[in-house]
Amino acid sequence: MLLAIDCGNTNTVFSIWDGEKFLCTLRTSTHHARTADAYFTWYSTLVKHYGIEADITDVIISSTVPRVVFNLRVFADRFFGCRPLVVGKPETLLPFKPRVDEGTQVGPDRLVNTAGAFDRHGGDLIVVDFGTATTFDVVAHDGAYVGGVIAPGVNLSLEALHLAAAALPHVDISKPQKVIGTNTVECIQSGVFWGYVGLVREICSRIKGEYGAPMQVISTGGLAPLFQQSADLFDAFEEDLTMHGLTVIHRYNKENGSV
Ligand SMILES: Nc1ncnc2c1ncn2[C@@H]1O[C@H](COP(=O)(O)OP(=O)(O)OP(=O)(O)O)[C@@H](O)[C@H]1O
Ligand SMILES: CC(C)(CO)[C@@H](O)C(=O)NCCC(=O)O
Ligand SMILES: [K+]
Repeated sequence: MLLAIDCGNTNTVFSIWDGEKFLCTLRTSTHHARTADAYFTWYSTLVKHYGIEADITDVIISSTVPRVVFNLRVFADRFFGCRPLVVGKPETLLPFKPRVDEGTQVGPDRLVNTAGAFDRHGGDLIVVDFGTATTFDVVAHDGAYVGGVIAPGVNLSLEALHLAAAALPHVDISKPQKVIGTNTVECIQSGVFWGYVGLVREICSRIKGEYGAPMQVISTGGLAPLFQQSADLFDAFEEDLTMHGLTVIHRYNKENGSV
C-alpha cells in the first residue's frame, strides 16, 4: 500500500492507497518541529479510528517546506521500513522535464499538480490551486510544466488585512450576495472574493493569449469550489489533484525502476 504525503505551508495531508483504490485521507497542520514519533502517534490513532488495515510498503512525499522532509523520511524508515520518494529530489523521476529558467526550483506541489492534471486531462492546461498561495501552473501539450503565476492565497490576503489594519477583524471567506458591502465584514468579503474572481479571470485570459493555443482551466484546492460556483472561471474541478499526481509519479517511478 502507498502512503502519499502532501505537505503544504499550511496543511499536511496523508492519503492511503491500496493499488488504485483510495482508502482514506488524514489532515494536520504543518509544523517543521513535528518528530517522526509524533507523526506516527497521530497517524496510527486515525488509521485505527477509521478501521483501516494499512500495510504501508511505499511512501511518496511532496513538501513545499524543506525542513519537514527529514522527520518524514525518519517516519517512513522507522515505521514502514521504506525509503520514501521525495518529489524534487534528483532520484525521483518525473514523467516530464520542467521547461523553466536554469537553476529554478519549481515548487514540488506544482510539479505534482502538473502530473495529476496531465494524467486526467492531457496537455494544454492551466491548473489553478487555491492553497496558501494561489498558483497557476501551465501544462504544455506534452505534459511538461512550462511556468506559471504565484499570487497570494485567499486566506493569506484576509489575514494580512486583519494583521495590518487595527480596525479590520479576521473574516472568513464567503461569496457575498452583492458587491457593495454595507458593513466591514461584507466590505472585506467583497474585496477579497470579487478581487480573486477578477484575478483568476485576468490571469487565465493573459496566459491563454500568451500561450497561443486553446487551453482548459482546471481548479483544485480547498477554496476552489467556492469560486467554481461563481462565474465560468474553470472547465473542471479536481478535488484530489495533488494526491492523484503523487500516485501518478509513484507509479512512474515503479515502472521505470527507481523504487
Ligand atoms: N468555505 C471555506 N471557507 C474557508 N476555508 C475553507 C473553505 N473551504 C475549504 N477551506 C479551507 O481550505 C483549506 C484547504 O485548502 P488546501 O488543502 O487546498 O490548501 P491549504 O492547506 O490551505 O494550503 P497548503 O496546501 O499550501 O498548505 C483548509 O484549511 C480548509 O479549512
Ligand atoms: C508557491 C508555493 C508556495 C505554493 O504552494 C510552492 O509551490 C513553492 O514554494 N514554490 C517554489 C517556487 C516556485 O514554484 O516557483
Ligand atoms: K495544497
